[in-house]
Amino acid sequence: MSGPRVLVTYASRHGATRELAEALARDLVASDAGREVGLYAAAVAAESRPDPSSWDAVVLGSAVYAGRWLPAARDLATQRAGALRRRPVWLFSSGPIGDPPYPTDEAQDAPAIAALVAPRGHRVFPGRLDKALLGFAERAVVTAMRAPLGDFRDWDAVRAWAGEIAGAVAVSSAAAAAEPLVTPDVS
Ligand SMILES: Cc1cc2nc3c(=O)[nH]c(=O)nc-3n(C[C@H](O)[C@H](O)[C@H](O)COP(=O)(O)O)c2cc1C
Repeated sequence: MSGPRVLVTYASRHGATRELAEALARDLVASDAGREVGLYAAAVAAESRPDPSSWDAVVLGSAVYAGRWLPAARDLATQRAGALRRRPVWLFSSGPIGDPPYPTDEAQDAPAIAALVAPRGHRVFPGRLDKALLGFAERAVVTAMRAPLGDFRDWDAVRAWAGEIAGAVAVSSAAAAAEPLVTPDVS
């Protein structure tokens, strides 16, 4: 029998969040719980509008710009809220930069997205700010704000979180032997 399937879907402007999502997918599969249950995971851009209904669990994340999630991740949460609510969902934001990470506020739209999809958790991961990747306007903002440049992503924290999620998905999938993991879609 095949193991649970976990979709890691993300919105990224300059690649840092895409790489976090790819690491999450790899770490979910490689985790102890993931290997035990034969978990399958894939990182898919939210822009390509993946269908959450084809997956047992979903991790949805976005880079944060000017205090908000990117439209592709917001739209996926809004348009597929019903399907997301019926399966285990986790959210992550990739934003704060510097050491200690700044800003400390979570994305303005995170509470509304959480209210829509009822996630089991929301993690904020430090991101990356590489001036060479930014457009002209972004570079001006970053310079004006004297934002710290660099790659602040914490791969150990990503791996640890993937292990937690894989453990929870494994528990849900064991329970699904008696009861479906996903609440049936109603037409
Ligand atoms: C113009 C600009 C505005 C930003 N605004 C925020 C913000 O409001 N809050 C935040 O946490 N991070 C902010 N960031 C940091 C990015 O979210 C961070 O660098 C992220 O890792 C980028 O992800 P991406 O490469 O996937 O687009 C901003 C970055 C830029 C360049």
